[in-house]
Amino acid sequence: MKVLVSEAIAEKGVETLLQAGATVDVKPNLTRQELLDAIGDYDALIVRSNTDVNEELYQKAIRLKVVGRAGNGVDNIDMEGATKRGIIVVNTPESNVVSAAELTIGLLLATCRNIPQLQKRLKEKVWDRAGLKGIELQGKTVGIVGLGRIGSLVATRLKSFGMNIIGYDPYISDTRFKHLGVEKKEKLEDLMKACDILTVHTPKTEETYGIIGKSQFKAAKKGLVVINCARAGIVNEDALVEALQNKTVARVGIDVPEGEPRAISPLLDFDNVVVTPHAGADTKEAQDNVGITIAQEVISALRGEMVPNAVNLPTLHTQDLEAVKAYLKLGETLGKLYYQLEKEAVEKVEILYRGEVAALETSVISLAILKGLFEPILKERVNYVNANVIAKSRGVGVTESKESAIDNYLTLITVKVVSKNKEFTISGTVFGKGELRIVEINGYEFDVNPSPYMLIAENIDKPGVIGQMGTLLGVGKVNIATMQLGRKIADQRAMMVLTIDSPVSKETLEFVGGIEGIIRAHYVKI
Ligand SMILES: NC(=O)c1ccc[n+]([C@@H]2O[C@H](COP(=O)([O-])OP(=O)(O)OC[C@H]3O[C@@H](n4cnc5c(N)ncnc54)[C@H](O)[C@@H]3O)[C@@H](O)[C@H]2O)c1
Ligand SMILES: O=C(O)CC[C@@H](O)C(=O)O
Repeated sequence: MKVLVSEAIAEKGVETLLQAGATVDVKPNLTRQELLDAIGDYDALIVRSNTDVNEELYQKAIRLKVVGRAGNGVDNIDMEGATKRGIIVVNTPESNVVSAAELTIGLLLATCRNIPQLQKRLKEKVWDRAGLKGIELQGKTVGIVGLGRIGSLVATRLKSFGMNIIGYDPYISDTRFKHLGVEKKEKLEDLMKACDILTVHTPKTEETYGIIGKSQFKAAKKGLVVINCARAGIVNEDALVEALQNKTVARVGIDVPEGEPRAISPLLDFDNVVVTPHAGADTKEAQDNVGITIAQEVISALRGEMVPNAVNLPTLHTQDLEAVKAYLKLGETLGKLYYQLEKEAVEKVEILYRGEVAALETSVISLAILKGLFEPILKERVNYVNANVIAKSRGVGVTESKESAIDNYLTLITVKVVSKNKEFTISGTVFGKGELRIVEINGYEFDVNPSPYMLIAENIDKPGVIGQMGTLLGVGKVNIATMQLGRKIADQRAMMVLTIDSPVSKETLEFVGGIEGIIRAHYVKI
């Protein structure tokens, strides 16, 4: 596991990577060209907000499996390019939110009380407060755009200042607004008209880029205070400069000027603008949190495990991940059997979740099934990230259904693989502390604990077949660990599933296949 850390992360994060056995190169001062020249050697890249992870980089990154964003915003990462290549993008969305919220409050106080300007005079040995009168927060109305993790932390903190809090976030429920004690504004314009202070906390998306621009400032009260501790461009910088010039905006606190990491913003020329160089997450606590979390996630992803904060995968919280872990293994096992038993191209995969599993986040289990399905036949890397993309590109339709009630089992997954001429079914369950069982293949019933090597054979249900199978495997020096027989008595057919201690040679498989009464025999690897 070779990991390149292209922007500084906490030492604790690097230690976590090393302890897990990774080779780590921390190279925060590479030029873009040096990064492009080096990236081909690495399995994982850890970045913060200043490395553009884009097509140009992916084309050189022939070994890259994971991009770790040590932080929250992933606007510097081309997600589509990563997903189609099966590169997992992980971030640490929770690890620095308190620090970002606290800097928001810091910038607000700094700009409302002119703290940096007053300090500057004093450090120049001038005792003079003239022209730098501040404003109080108490009684003022703050408008929060984006009431997610950081926006809501800001709201609860500003309440203690005695402020009136209003918010605009069309994607947050009324109940959540109520719970936070924030008055909901249905229209951004209404929020702009009502607030004395505006603070933005949305991600940077096509929809939010420039969401605060000329027309929003036109609607605003004169003397507005503007804080942006989210991303450059959410508040359009040209419009902000104009609003500062025409005095619509009286004070600005900004952590994310356009053009970072270069210190060339026109905002720097205004005395009533307080600026920090994207320092929202720069606290000891946040960086330790971020560093350790990203290191753990990158390692898990490199080991092929499901990761809670994978950005290009369904969202899974740590406790949900624990609940689905055994099912991921089961799903992958069920998926892996199809192409080892059948040769017909898949047209459709129908997945049925019944019983306890139906209540879980099954979309990730479906990904595990597809991963297992395609892995044995494809040279390209198949993982949770690109399994769906691969299914689509091969014209394989995937459906998922759920039933809460079930007979005989507490929990059951059935995968039906439909090809042009046949339907193949396989079912499995999980019991106890993650014990997996295959309980059905094509209507034959079993209770098989899957093992790395198996032999699966369909035969005429008549005396002597099993005996010969045992003898020939013995001759081939293959030790049988367990054997199960599923029968269709009316059809005089049976299916044997043997778990064995070692691989089966081609020759032995041929002998076994030649036993009178054996219809087909397959060596299967899990
Ligand atoms: N300055 C820093 O160092 C720093 C640190 C951490 C995060 N951030 C940035 O802070 C921002 C917020 O982070 P978060 O963790 O709270 O994100 P979040 O995803 O928890 O919350 C974002 C909120 O914005 C809302 N939203 C999305 N589109 C919207 C729109 N068009 N109008 C109104 N609301 C909209 C979403 O519904 C969501 O509630 C992000 O841009 C993130 O990158 C900055
Ligand atoms: O310090 C950083 O890496 C950026 C922090 C922040 O903007 C984030 O998105 O997490």
